[in-house]
Amino acid sequence: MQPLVAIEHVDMRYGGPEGLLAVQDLTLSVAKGEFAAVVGPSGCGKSTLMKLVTGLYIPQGGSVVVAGERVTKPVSIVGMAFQNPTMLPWRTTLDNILLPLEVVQRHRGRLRAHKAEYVAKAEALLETVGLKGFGQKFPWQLSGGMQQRANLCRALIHEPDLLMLDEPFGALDSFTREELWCVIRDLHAAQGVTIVLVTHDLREAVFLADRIFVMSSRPGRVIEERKVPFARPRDLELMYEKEFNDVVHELRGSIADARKAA
Ligand SMILES: Nc1ncnc2c1ncn2[C@@H]1O[C@H](COP(=O)(O)OP(=O)(O)OP(=O)(O)O)[C@@H](O)[C@H]1O
Repeated sequence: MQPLVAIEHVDMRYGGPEGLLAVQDLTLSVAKGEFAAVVGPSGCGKSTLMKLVTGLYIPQGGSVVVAGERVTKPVSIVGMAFQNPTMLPWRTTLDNILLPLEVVQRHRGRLRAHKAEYVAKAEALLETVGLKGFGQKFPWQLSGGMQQRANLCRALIHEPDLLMLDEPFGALDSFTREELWCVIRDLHAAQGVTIVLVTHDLREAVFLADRIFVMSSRPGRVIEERKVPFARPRDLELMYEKEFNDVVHELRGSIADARKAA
């Protein structure tokens, strides 16, 4: 089967030919419907990888192919969520969620013609993430965890085939984070969306992902690829089992080695 994301021998340098080499010979692929996680030492190029896949940066070497097409400009089949929800404070939560549809040319006409349908869809998404009835609140009336839930709705409103998550739960307390892991787990199971998650949190990666890519220190490349052996659906209780912690421990060792090798 053709992968949804294929990164092959990618080199990405910032700031011209003599600039900083962020990733080098980066190669990885993600199958359709798969949940992939990317972990690695700080500054190894994880966010760069996200920007390459979404077409925000075009590499100087190698190729990035998403859904069979070489990436040469921002990719519209992708939904993105970053660490900081960046909701517009003067718009209600619902209007923030609808924002991508106003911005992306392809959706704009449809939004105007079928507004009620999209509002219903946004409300259904809010319900899925446990925010039923909060659409008319402004972002500043929501807690950090609630804003991040709304942020996920915004990333999903245009029904992307691919969801790119860059440290989306980093700023949250551990209970809220675990709640949101379950939200993401359920969204992935229900919608069959392909997900790439960049995270510092190894437990998060092992709990959520089918496959984990470990990156080297900068210039980043994949030094280990690990299939997560636990059956789905996964319960939070899994994190208290020895096998789970063994995988986390081994990954931690790989990253420590990568840092030492730097
Ligand atoms: N726009 C840019 N211009 C110049 N250098 C950049 C730019 N973006 C990132 N870098 C550099 O490229 C390297 C990789 O950065 P990137 O943000 O991809 O790493 P990361 O693995 O996501 O880091 P962290 O884990 O700390 O979030 C870093 O050394 C960073 O300073």
